[in-house]
Amino acid sequence: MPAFENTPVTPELYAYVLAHNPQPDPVQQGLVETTRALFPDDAVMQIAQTQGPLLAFLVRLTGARHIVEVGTFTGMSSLSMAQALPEDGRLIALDVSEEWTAHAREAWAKAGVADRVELRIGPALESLRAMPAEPHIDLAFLDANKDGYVDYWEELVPRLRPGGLIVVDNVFMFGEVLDTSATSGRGADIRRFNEHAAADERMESVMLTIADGVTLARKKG
Ligand SMILES: C[S@@+](CC[C@H](N)C(=O)[O-])C[C@H]1O[C@@H](n2cnc3c(N)ncnc32)[C@H](O)[C@@H]1O
Repeated sequence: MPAFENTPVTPELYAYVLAHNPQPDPVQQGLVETTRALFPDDAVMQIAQTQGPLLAFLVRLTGARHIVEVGTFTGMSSLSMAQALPEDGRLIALDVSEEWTAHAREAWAKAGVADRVELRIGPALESLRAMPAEPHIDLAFLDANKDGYVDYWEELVPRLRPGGLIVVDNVFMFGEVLDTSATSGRGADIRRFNEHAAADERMESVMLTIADGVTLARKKG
């Protein structure tokens, strides 16, 4: 086993990280609070506080203008990315839930970015398959049902521009990826996805130890 090279992130160190990152604006802070208050059992699905600034940073770094999000929930990741888009940029947000995404719509409107976001309600695989087949996506964020990740990846990669980026959330699945005895369930789903992504010759992928694990994958060419 290789030496463990990561500095363990204690709660104190995590607070230090948050204090040295861009701070949530009032709309983002309101969305964190609303999500925790209204959906206490599901709020864990919201991206971690370190991830909004990271997504915004990646949108600006790549100069992305056309973003696809798979898994919107109450809207924190889409809000963070839409706010980083140029005015003529577009984000297509995919989700099955009208109830959860109603809060996303409200947040986009409050932040003045509603005109940059198009929400498509329905199974994400169908929505992805209905998109133009040619490469046109600059950045995709994958954060929906884990048993769909491989299929979403397979729909996204051909539609990604050369140099385009896929950001994948929950690639640790809370550590469940290490349970090699599990052949079904979300840990096994993500383990299969991680193997699929790492072996994909069309993409260059790096797995980061942020939040519940994030993979950044760039399309070669
Ligand atoms: C982890 S949450 C997304 C969190 C969100 N990115 C955020 O920042 O708050 C996963 C979302 O995937 C959605 N979802 C689950 N199955 C889906 C499917 N088959 N197609 C589209 N969305 C789906 C759920 O409704 C849920 O809102």
